Amino acid sequence: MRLIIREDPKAVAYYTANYVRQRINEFKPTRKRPFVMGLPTGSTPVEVYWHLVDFYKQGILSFKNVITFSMDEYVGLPRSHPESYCSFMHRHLYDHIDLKPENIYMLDGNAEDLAAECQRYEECIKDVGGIELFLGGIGPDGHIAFNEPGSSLESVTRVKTLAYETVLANARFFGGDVNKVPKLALTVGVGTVRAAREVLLIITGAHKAVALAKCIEEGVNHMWTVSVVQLHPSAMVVCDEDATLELHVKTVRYFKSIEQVQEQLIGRQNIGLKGSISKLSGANANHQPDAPQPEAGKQISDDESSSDESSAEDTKITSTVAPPASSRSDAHGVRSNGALTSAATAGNPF
Ligand SMILES: N[C@@H]1[C@@H](O)[C@H](O)[C@@H](COP(=O)(O)O)O[C@@H]1O
Repeated sequence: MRLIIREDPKAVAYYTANYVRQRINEFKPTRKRPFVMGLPTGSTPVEVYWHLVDFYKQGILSFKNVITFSMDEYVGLPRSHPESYCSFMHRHLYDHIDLKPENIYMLDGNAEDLAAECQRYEECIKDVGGIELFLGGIGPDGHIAFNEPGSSLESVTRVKTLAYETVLANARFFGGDVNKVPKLALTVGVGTVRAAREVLLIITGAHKAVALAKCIEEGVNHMWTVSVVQLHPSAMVVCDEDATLELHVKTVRYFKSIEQVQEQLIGRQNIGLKGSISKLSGANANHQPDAPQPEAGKQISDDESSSDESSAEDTKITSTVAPPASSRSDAHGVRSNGALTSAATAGNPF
């Protein structure tokens, strides 16, 4: 498992968004070989989504051949309700990018037969070849998606009763009224997340420090379902300093040292590329060191007339001037002033 520690939630969001961008672009998705993602809700990923939207608007990321699966959905909440996870995903991401409607998969919390709906979802995931990258957040009780403490680590998509702690935590989205929070949800299982080829979790805030410590330093345990990432061959947690408060100092130092060693290695490899990299970053007003360097400045233009089989050929390097991100805030209280603050160093993964 990799643990990437950044100063604050903004830097975590920026790192994560750049990582996602890099993964999608390196995958070179096509219609027949799409990039399949699992995506979370919650306040933590909101700023990641804003960055992804900005990347799309800058022309350096396309979702044309991306398929998405939402992690979960409340039962009984109308899809049009502002706090349904369907509304959330449209508001923060789907309505602003070139993702095709037929490539958006969501659980229907109003389905007549909820068990059949969950089974359908698992089959849809299999039909598209499984999930390439599962992006996730966690609750303060260490739940991943809505896999509350005690969930089977082999579980697949199903109906779950929300833990009282989760109802309390999510009441902030329902005017602080716990009675308005649905008590049931449909959620992908712990096993569904494990089956993804890569898992990336974002964990921020002191209120999640105990969960992060359980996840990193203690054993795999169904009471902290996030700990299952220990069993995953390709898992990464991106957290902020506050979330590390319950970790041992030596744990934090060790994971930071991994990044430092890697930066030194990359630094050496990049010596020959330095001229072209600085040229690219100079042309991109929003360029930040956390961005995957070789891609900076590329603008992807979508050429529908060319073969869908080779998005590498579809990709044209054109203008490189990036418009500044606009200033935004939302109901979840997350604010972006457009200056894409990032961590001080590049974080190309091992
Ligand atoms: N079902 C979602 C989870 O998928 C999410 O990880 C969690 C964290 O929310 P936040 O990021 O707001 O802390 O919220 C809900 O419980």
